[in-house]
Amino acid sequence: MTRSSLVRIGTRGSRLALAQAEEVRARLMAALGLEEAAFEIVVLSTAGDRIQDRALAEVGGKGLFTQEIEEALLDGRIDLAVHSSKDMATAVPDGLALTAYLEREDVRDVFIGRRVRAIADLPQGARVGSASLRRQALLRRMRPDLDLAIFRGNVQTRLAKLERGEVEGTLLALAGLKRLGIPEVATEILDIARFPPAPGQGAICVQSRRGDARTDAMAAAIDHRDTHEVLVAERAFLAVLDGSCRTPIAAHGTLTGDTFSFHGMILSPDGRQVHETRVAGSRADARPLAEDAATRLVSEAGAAFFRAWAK
Ligand SMILES: NCc1[nH]cc(CCC(=O)O)c1CC(=O)O
Repeated sequence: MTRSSLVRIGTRGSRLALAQAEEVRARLMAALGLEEAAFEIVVLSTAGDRIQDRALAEVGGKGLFTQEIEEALLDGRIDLAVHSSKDMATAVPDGLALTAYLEREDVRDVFIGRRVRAIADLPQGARVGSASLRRQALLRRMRPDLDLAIFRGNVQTRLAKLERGEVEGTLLALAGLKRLGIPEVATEILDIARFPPAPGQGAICVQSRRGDARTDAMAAAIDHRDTHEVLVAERAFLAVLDGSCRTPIAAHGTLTGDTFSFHGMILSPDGRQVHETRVAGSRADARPLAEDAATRLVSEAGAAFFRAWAK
C-alpha cells in the first residue's frame, strides 16, 4: 500500500468518538474489500473537548466539536472525518460536505439514576446533571422541582460524577451507550413522544472534501439512504430555527416505505412553553415538510418567544 492511498480518518479522541470512527472504518473495509492497514485513524483535539466547565450553548454551541476537524480536512491532513450528526452545526464550511450517514441507532434518551430508576421516582428537588438545553427544558417540563446542574464531559466522565454522588441522575443518548457497549447503565428509557431527541441524535455522519472522487466513492459505498434523507430533513428543520441556538429544539423524522413522518418541538428553557408539530408526507418531500414545520413553529411561537432568552 503506497502512502498516497492511505485513507486518514479524523475523529475526536473520546471513547465514543473512537468507537464511531472504528465503526466507519469497519464498514469501509467490508464495503470496499480493503484491509485495516488501508486506513489510519487520526485523533484530533477540539475546543469542545478542552472546555469542560461551562454549558455548551454559553461557549459557542455546536461548532466547538468540529472546527479543528474541519480544518484538518481542508488542509488535507485527513481525508474523512467521523462525527455525531447531533454535534454538527447546520452550516458546513465551503469545500466540505456531509457525504455519508451510517444507519441510525436508537434515537432515544435515557435517564440514569443513582438511587432511583425513573425520573418520576426522584425525590423533590433532586439534583440532575445535563449540559443539553433540550434535555434540561424537557426535564423541567416534567419535573419543575428538580435542581438542574450543568454537567459536561464525555460519557465516562459523566457516569463517574454520577457514581460519586455529585448528582442523583443524568440523561444520555442510548445510541452512545450502545456504541460503548454499556446500554445496561440506563435505568429508564424515555418515550420519544414526551422526550423527543435532538436533531441528528443516534446517527454517525462522514464528512469529506466536496468533489473528492476517491472519498465520494467511499462514502457512497457505506451511505444508508433512509438515514441520509431523514438527516437532511432534520438538519433543514434546525437550519430554519437557527440563530436561536439558545432555544431547546427537538426533532425526529422517520421513513416507513415512501412515507416520511416528522415530529418537531421547540421549548422555552424552563419547559413551560412548548410548541410542537407532527407532519407526514412523501419521502421526496421530506426536506420541505421539515422546513415548513419549522416555519410554522416559528410563527406560532412568535418573536417574543425567541427574544425572551436571547443574548
Ligand atoms: N454531545 C455529545 C454527544 N454527541 C452524540 C452523543 C450520543 C450519540 C448520538 O446521539 O449519536 C453524545 C452524548 C450524549 O448525548 O449522550
